[in-house]
Amino acid sequence: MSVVSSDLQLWLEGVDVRYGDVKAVSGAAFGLHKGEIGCLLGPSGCGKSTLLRAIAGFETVAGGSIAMAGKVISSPTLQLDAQERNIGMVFQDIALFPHLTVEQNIAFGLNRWPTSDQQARVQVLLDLIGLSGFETRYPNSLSGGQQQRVALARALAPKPAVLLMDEPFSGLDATLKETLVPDVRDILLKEGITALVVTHDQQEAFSIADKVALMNQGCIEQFSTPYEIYHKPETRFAADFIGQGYFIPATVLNSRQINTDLGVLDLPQESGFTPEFTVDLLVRPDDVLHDDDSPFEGEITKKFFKGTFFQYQVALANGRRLWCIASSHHNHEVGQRIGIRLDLDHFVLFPC
Ligand SMILES: Nc1ncnc2c1ncn2[C@@H]1O[C@H](COP(=O)(O)OP(=O)(O)OP(=O)(O)O)[C@@H](O)[C@H]1O
Repeated sequence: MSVVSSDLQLWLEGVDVRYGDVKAVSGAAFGLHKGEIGCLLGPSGCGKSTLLRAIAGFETVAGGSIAMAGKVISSPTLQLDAQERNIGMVFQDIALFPHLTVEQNIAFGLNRWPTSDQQARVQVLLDLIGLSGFETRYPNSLSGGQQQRVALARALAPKPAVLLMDEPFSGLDATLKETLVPDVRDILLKEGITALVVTHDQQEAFSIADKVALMNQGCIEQFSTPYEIYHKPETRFAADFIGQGYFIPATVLNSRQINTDLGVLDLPQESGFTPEFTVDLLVRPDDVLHDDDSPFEGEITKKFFKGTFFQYQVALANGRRLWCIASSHHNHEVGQRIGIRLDLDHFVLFPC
C-alpha cells in the first residue's frame, strides 16, 4: 500500500470520478485532521454522493488519490476493498435491522469482540446517544430521531477511522433536525471521530461541520470554515449559493471607497480595484437594515414575517430591489416607503 506524507486522517488530492463519459467529480482536493467534521455541500447533482461513495470504496477513481492516515486507499492503480477501509457509514434511509433490538443493532459490527467488551461498548454508546434503557426495544417502537441515533451508534461501535454520513437528516422533519443536528455534532466530537457529512442544506452544514467543501458541477469551489464560506466567499457561485446572497453594482472611487445606490461605503482594506472600475458588491438580507434616519428610501414590494424579524423586499427609485431585515416590531405594509441603509462588516467585491 502506498504511503503519503500527511498528518491528515482523510486526504483527497485531485480526485476524478467518472461514470462512462460523465465526469461526476473533477480534481477534488481537501483534507480533514483527526476528529474534524467535514461536510460536502452543494446543489443536486454536483457530485457529493459520488465523492462520498469513492471515499467509501464503492466507486473507483479515474485520477488523483484518496488517503487515510497517510495510506493511499484509492488511486487509478489501487483500490482497497470497501470492507478493508475501516470506514463507518450512516445513510439517509436509516436501515436498522427490524428483527434486532436496539442493543443487537448497535453490537452488529462487534461480532469479533469478546462479549463483555461488546456489552461495555454498547452501554457507552447508548449513554452517548441518550438512549440508555432502550436496550431491548425494537426499531419500530422508536421515533425517527431515535432510530437515526441508533444508526449512528451502530456505525460508531467498531470505532472506524472515518465516518461517512450521506444526507443523514433529510428524512426528518425541520423541528427534529434543529435538535438532532447539534446533538449529532456533540456525539461525533465526544467520540473524537473524523467524519464527512453530505448535505444540500447549508444550515445543516453550518451546524454540524468544522469545514465545508462547497461543490459545484463536480468541482470543489471552496473548502473552508462555515464562517469563512459565509463571509469570505471566494467565487461568485459560493457568494450566490450561500445565505441568499445577491449582488449590487458599485463604482470604485478610490482604493478604500466605493459608491453604491445606498451611498459611499468605506472599505476596511484596499479593494485592489482602480478608480471608476465597476464592481459587484455581495449583499445579504442581514446587510440591509431598516433605519428611519437613513437618507435612502425604498418602497416595500414584498413582506415575510419570520417570527423574530420581518424580511422585506424593497424597491429603490432606480427599480433595483433589495432584501432587508427589520425587527418584528417594525410592521410595515407592502407599498409603504421605509428608510434603509447598508451595514456590512465584510466587503466581497467581484469585477463586473
Ligand atoms: N450511476 C450513475 N451513472 C451515471 N451517472 C451518474 C450515476 N450516479 C450519478 N450520476 C451522475 O453524476 C453526477 C453527480 O451525481 P451525484 O449523485 O453524485 O450528485 P449529488 O450532488 O449527490 O446529488 P443529490 O444531492 O441530488 O443526491 C450527476 O450528473 C448524476 O446524474
